[in-house]
Amino acid sequence: MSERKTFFADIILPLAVDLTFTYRVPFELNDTIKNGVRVVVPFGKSKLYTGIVVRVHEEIPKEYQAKYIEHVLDESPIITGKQLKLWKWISEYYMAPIGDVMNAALPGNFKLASETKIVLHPDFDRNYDELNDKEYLIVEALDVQDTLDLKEISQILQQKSVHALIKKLIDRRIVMSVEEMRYKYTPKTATFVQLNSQFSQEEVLSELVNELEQDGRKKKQFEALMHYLKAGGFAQNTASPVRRSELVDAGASLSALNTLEKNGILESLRLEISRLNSEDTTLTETKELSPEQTTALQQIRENFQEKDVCLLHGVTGSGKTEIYVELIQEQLAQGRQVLFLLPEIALTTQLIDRLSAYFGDLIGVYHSKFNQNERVEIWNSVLRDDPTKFRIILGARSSVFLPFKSLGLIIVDEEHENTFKQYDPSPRYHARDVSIVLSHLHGAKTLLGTATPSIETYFNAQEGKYGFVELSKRFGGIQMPEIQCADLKKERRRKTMHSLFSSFLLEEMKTALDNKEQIILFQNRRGYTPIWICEVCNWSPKCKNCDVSLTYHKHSNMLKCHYCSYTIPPVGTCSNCGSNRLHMHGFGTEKVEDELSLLLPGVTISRLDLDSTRSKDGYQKILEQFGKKEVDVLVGTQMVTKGLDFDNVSLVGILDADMMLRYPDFRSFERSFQLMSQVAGRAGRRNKRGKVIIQTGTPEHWIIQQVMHHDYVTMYKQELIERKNFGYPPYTKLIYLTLKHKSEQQLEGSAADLAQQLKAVFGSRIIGPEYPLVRKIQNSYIKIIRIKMEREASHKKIKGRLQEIINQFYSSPVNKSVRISIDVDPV
Ligand SMILES: Nc1ncnc2c1ncn2[C@@H]1O[C@H](COP(=O)(O)OP(=O)(O)OP(=O)(O)O)[C@@H](O)[C@H]1O
Ligand SMILES: [Zn+2]
Repeated sequence: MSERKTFFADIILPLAVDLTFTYRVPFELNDTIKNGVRVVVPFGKSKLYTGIVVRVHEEIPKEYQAKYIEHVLDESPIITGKQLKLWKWISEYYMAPIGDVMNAALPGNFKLASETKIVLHPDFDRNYDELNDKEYLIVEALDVQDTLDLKEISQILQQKSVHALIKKLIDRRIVMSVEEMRYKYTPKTATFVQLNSQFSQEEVLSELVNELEQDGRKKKQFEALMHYLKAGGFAQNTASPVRRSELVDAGASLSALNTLEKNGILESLRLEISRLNSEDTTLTETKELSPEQTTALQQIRENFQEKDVCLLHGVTGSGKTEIYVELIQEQLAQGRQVLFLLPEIALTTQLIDRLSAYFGDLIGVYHSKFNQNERVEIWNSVLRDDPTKFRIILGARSSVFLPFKSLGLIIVDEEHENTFKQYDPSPRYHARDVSIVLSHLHGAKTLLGTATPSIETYFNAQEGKYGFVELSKRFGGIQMPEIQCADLKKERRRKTMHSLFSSFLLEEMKTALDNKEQIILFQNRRGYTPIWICEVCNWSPKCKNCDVSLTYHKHSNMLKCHYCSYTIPPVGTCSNCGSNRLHMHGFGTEKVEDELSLLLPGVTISRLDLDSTRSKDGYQKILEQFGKKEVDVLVGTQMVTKGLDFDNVSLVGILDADMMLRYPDFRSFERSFQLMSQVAGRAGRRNKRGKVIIQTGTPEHWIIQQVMHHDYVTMYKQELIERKNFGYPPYTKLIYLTLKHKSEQQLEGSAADLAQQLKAVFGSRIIGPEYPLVRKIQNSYIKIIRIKMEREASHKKIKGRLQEIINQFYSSPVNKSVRISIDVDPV
């Protein structure tokens, strides 16, 4: 036997510290310990954590006595060396503790901690025979107590570490973590029909069949029933449920099916179907590209010969998706994996359906609201580089953390969307930018696609850092929508406004409705009216925890805070001057919906915003109904601007352009242009040119003019001048430090202190501290210090110094209770 060596392992723990921790490897684990496996380790007096091994070595830690690793959870690594490199890059670039990065990267089920709460899995069928004694004890306890945390379980079993045991139960779907339950997976269901049990006896059934067959008027019903009996396997003496749509596809008449149901011969029921079941998605052929699309595809390929990143700037409705499809196919043919990043999974079901129709089971949809087991399943397939499944991952930002093995291409669709940036918690990463690094690690390519590029991306393309390809025409020769302004100042003067609607917009809406065409209305604000203001002194009711005015929600007849949900009934008199002349100021989507139903009675209206979609499957149902033309007008917040592709929308109304333009941020013009152009792009996508009406008091505003003329380039050039003059990205890089504290006084002192230390080193690169627009949230005061770094400066060095100064700041006891969050490249 060889000499017994003593090994140590450096481990990342799920803690907000930028350190790895060294533990001693017990001899019996010498052969199983490897980089990238999960281990369970003790921490502090009584805690146990799951961590990831990142280095195995023989160096005895000098400062402390290393504790022993308790367990190794995996036989082979669950994360790869490339992932670890990416984690380190994210940690350094975004100044985030490596433990935070690990937390963001791993699916919940991978991270059992002492506080993790466990419940019985709903799938567990209480087959106690499959349990050993310890497992039985846990299950029994959960039957009585509903939830247990790992500490309680270890008391029940009188055993210190229970991680390995729980992991096995999770894998076998006997228990699950509460975190998983919170995002309970809602299975996809479909309508099935089955034979009423009355007819299950052969004699009864054949009598029925004869009767239908002989009555000439019931021919359709007879056929429909035969279709069912065939598909339901009646010849084999079963009559199992059959999907209704399957029968219709096979030729059964829909109305005959309805009649059979009405007469109690068939009954309908909803059953669960698999989301990724190839049986229910018949794959469709890809479309033949137009000459413009073919050219663009060719140019992208050429760009990729020399460059790793390429921007595809294609106007709305130009058919970018079909180009993506071609590129994906090329990668699949070469046996490589593809990552397709989307800004928001919930709002992009249309795109997911389109891609699923082409690629079926090869697609895996990955996002944080999914069931944890499903996430783990995708994770493991990607890690195995499974050639039959999940070759293409469609995902929101967190899918950049998957353990790709042979990544060939990343497509970032709608690259300008700021939902790609994670704001809270740390790491505050931008998935588009992380993608570029991830591709680089794999020798892969990144395609950024959008109709309205972010200024930074367009700048990089202009500078030649990225390749650049344009699609300037819509697919199928459809013209870009015609955009006009409704001049609110004029209409108000002439008294032709109908509450929130100009006569111009209202007339156009009536015409569209007469033509049986659909309408999308965009108002970038939810709720009924943002504020309730005193006409005399401008006072408005404020949240008691946050420094914001309360928003009126008509549905509940309450004033509510959007930051902390503090709620009070509406007030009748001003508490400042006592007047009772309180009125509503500004308006949200709920109010638009209400006013419209008064102005156009009989029109069906649906609302798409955070409030209306909170319910399960809310957004999906709303979009489905709109797609089926069951709804005439869709009113929404920026949710309606994102990639919707409906063929019958002829009119888009933008209700309040000025509000967006007035927002005090250096990006507000860029963003207004993007939002307006994107929502305008939903009009007239297939058959006929669409129309867009922008309601504004300043039709001459250059941003509005540029939107009207579909003139991205002029907007870009003008913005660039502003950015240069005022030192904003892309000419500088920004870091925002947000300081929070319950005491205003303490915060002011500490912030001033930090700013002073920063200024001593960085001089005029430091701006602030300043209060943000909302200076108090949930009883904490907030101050921001901004750091501007010139493009040419060494950002790495600056970040290093900055971290030192922050550490020094914290070494002073008075500052200990101040929280600082660091946001690199804020959006
Ligand atoms: N080659 C093609 N053959 C047939 N139809 C096509 C083709 N290319 C695109 N289309 C159709 O044109 C419409 C617009 O295409 P698509 O949705 O891909 O545009 P897009 O560039 O992604 O637009 P947006 O940026 O507005 O989302 C879609 O309905 C699509 O099915
Ligand atoms: Zn509040």
